[in-house]
Order: sequence, then structure tokens, then C-alpha cells
Amino acid sequence: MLFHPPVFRSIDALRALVGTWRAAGFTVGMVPTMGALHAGHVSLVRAAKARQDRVIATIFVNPTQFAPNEDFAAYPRTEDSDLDQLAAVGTDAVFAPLPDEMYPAGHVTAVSVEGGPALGLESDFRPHFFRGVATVVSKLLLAGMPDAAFFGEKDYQQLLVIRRMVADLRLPTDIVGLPTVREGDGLALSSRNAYLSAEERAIAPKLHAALAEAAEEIEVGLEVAEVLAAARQTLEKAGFRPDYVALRNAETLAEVADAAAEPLRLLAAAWLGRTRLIDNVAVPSPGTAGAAAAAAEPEIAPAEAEAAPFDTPPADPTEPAAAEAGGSEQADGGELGA
Ligand SMILES: Nc1ncnc2c1ncn2[C@@H]1O[C@H](COP(=O)(O)OP(=O)(O)OP(=O)(O)O)[C@@H](O)[C@H]1O
Ligand SMILES: CC(C)(CO)[C@@H](O)C(=O)[O-]
Ligand code: BAL
Repeated sequence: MLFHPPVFRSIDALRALVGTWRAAGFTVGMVPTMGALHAGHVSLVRAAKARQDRVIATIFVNPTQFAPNEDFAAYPRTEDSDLDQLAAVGTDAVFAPLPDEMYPAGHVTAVSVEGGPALGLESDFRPHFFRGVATVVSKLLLAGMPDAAFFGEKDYQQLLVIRRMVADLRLPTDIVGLPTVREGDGLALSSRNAYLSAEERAIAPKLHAALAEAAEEIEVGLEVAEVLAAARQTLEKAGFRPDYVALRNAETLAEVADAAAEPLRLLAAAWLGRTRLIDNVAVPSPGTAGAAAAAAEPEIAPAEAEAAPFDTPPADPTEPAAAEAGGSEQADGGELGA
């Protein structure tokens, strides 16, 4: 059994530790999480370890990003297994505060990202969400003052909101986005997958499949509104209740004015029973080389089409996300740079 990394419950103790690292000249990375860790989280820690001398993982189920009707109480809390997984990838320290440490009695301060990437999508369905995320992430970054913090593209809008917040507050931390790690059948790893029944788990990969299919259709130039409507219908037929299926500018998350001229991201959130799943994929712009090749070869046999990979894997198998995604898991290609 591996020794667990030291667990810090107070900001003062964490700051003292980081102070000793700074005095020794080490760079510091941070991986914020809500625990219930899986290979997606572990891929972030690996990436952080590859880039920084010392890495702090944080575990905190942040009450302010849950609405009263959401799953704060039910959210899985698995600290022992989390520490095992963090030990296995050489995490140097864990910050796992109690709520009072992050939200002292009488607290009245919050960080709110009012527009830009926070507009629409998740905000339409979880209006409280980004205020809670921005508040807790700014507190975590101020507690650890890392050189870089690592987030998953699975929560794509969250990643862009955090990047905007860090730029606006001029916090001295690079925000690094890393590819989504998926099960072999395409389902994005998520702590909330634990809520799925066996029947729902069998349906769940259809969210990614619908997005991947819609992305291909947009890439070859089909009408975007029709593609999105068809994707929504496919999801409903499979048993989902979609909150949204939307094409957005991949850098700003603004509505797309000209699909051929903008970087594109396709994002969706959908309920399966009592579980809300989110996912997203990159969409190569219509008219790119890939689109032209696909258009020139319309008669791909269905079996081949079905056997196609979910997304291009990272070219370099030694890339941390790809290495972590060994076994039946795989990571989407591409890193959203710092
Ligand atoms: N499949 C994944 N691949 C890569 N990163 C991921 C994956 N799932 C979560 N992350 C990232 O891990 C960090 C912590 O996320 P969090 O603890 O909320 O896990 P989660 O699995 O997304 O949980 P939830 O089910 O609540 O959405 C975030 O930056 C998130 O984007
Ligand atoms: C970024 C985060 C740790 C803030 O609580 C959370 O939203 C998450 O786990 O994605
Ligand atoms: N992974 C995002 C955290 C949340 O949904 O609350």
C-alpha cells in the first residue's frame, strides 16, 4: 500500500507548505476537484506532475455551486479511495478543507462572472453555478497561489469561465485545459456516472455518440439548425431529456455567426433519469481538409463508420492524458493551452 499524501485542512497550513516549496525554488501546480476521483481526475494530476515540481490536489464539495434542489447531500464522498488514487500518481499534498474554512462564519463575499463565456448553456439551467465555481476557485487559487491550475475539457464552459475570471482578477496562475477521458464506449468519465442504473449506463454513451455524429454532419456542411434538432431528437428517442444541444464559438462560447470562419465546439447537457450528464466535442470547421475528404467519400460502409474512433487520440502516447487513459479508457485529442 502506498502512503497517502499529507492532507491539509486549513489555508494557513497549506500556505506554510507552499512557502517552503517556494523557498526551495519549486514550481507549484493545483488540480481542483470535488473528490469521488476517477481516471479523468488522475489524468489532470499526471499532467500537472509532468509540468510542475510540486502538485496539490484539492477535494472540496463546494456548497455554493449547488442549488437547494440539487445533489449536494448525495454527492459521492470517497476520501480514502481518492487518497489512494492521488498517492499512486505522486500527488505531493491534498487540500481538503471543511466548509467553514472556505466560507467563514458571516461571509458575504462572492466572485461573479457576469457575461462572456458564462452566458447561456449551463447558466440557463443552473443560474447559481458559475458564481459558486468562480468564488471557490478564486479562493483555492488564493490559498495555494499555484503557477498553473489544471481543469478538464469535460466541463468546457467551466474551463472558459475560470480562464476569464483569472484574467479579469489578474491572478498569477496559468489555466490549463486537458482532454476529456472517456470509457471505451465513449461515455465521459464523471463522478455522477455513479448515479446511473445499469439500464441508464447502457444508454449513457449515446450522448457522446450523438454529439460525434452531429459534429461530423456540421463538418461536412449540413445545415446547423437541422443537425442540432436531429441530435436532440436522437437523444430524446434514446431516453434522454436534453437541457441543451448547442454549437458555440470554441474560444468565446458566443453564438456562432459564421460556422466556416470560427473555431467550433458542440456542447450538450441531458438528463437520464435523475442523473444530469454533460459532454462536448470539438467540431472541425466546415470547409477544412477533413471536411473536404469526408465529402469526397460519402459511401463509407456503416460498419466502418461505427468502428471509427470517438475522437482522434493524442498523437503522442506518452502524453499524460493518453498514458492515463490506458486500459479501456481513452482521452479526446488536443489540449486547450495555457
Ligand atoms: N472525464 C474527464 N476527463 C478529464 N477531466 C475531467 C473528467 N471529468 C471531470 N474532469 C475534471 O476534473 C475536475 C474536477 O471535476 P469534478 O470533481 O466535478 O468531477 P466530475 O467527474 O466532473 O464530477 P461531476 O460528476 O460532478 O461533474 C474538473 O476540472 C473536471 O473538468
Ligand atoms: C472546479 C470545481 C472543483 C470547483 O468546485 C468543480 O466545479 C469541479 O470539480 O469541476
Ligand atoms: N464538474 C462540475 C461540478 C458540478 O457539476 O457541480
